[in-house]
Amino acid sequence: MEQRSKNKLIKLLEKTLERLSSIEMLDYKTLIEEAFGESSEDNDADDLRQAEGGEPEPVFGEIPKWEQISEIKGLSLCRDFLTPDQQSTLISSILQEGWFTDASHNQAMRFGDLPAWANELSTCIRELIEYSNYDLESMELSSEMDGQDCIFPSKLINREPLFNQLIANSYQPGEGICAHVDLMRFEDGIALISLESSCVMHFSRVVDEAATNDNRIEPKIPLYLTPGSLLLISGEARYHWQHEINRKPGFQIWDGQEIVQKRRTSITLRKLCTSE
Ligand SMILES: O=C(O)CCC(=O)C(=O)O
Ligand SMILES: [Fe+2]
Repeated sequence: MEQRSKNKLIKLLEKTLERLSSIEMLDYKTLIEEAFGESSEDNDADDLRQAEGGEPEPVFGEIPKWEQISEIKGLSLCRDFLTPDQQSTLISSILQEGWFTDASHNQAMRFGDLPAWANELSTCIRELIEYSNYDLESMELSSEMDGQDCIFPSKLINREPLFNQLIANSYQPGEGICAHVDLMRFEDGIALISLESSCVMHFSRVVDEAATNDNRIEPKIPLYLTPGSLLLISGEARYHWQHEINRKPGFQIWDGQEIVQKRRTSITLRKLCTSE
């Protein structure tokens, strides 16, 4: 690595550690492991690599990979947000709430004070966003990453709390959610965590029928949501696109194959608008 980049990286790490230690957190990876359990990956691998004189791993563990959807601005997907062990821990925490013990209940909402596991999840999301949005060149939170939009509007990251409303959905095979734009009483910047079954979420642009004579139906954009993934929805994707999950036969096709459906659990985190 070039010396200039090394210095910048060291500065970034110092700054980040300073900020994190002030809130008693070590790093995104440690934090997420504390909240949702140890990753089952081989943790000795880093020590071994260093002992062999190789480059140490970055302090945050694996650099999270984000996918952005070229047709829709404001959608960012991190597939490896939670490891399988962390997903199981999160599922247990959700089940312990007792929301879904009665088969007729498939949705729970909480406003204001969220359960501790949801606050931990929020903190992990904030840390991951801050880390991912950080621009190594300017040493500041950026609004663009490699020519792409940043994964979450920088101005929202520092709001307190980041999220104060939660929905937990438990969908049986065949059950999904109709096309909708999340209510305007919620601010911009929504996080969605998928657990258990994979599914295809479809996005369709909101058309103002009064303002257009164009009756062409635009194709829906499919997005494959895998267990443990984190989807961030903001800006255009939040306000100008509807999202839906149709789990009726024939709608859950990915790579030419119908997805085998199991129960799917999801967590939606949002912030209520403050009335002035
Ligand atoms: O279950 C999901 O992944 C989506 C949930 C959703 O769209 C919502 O809670 O508004
Ligand atoms: Fe939604």
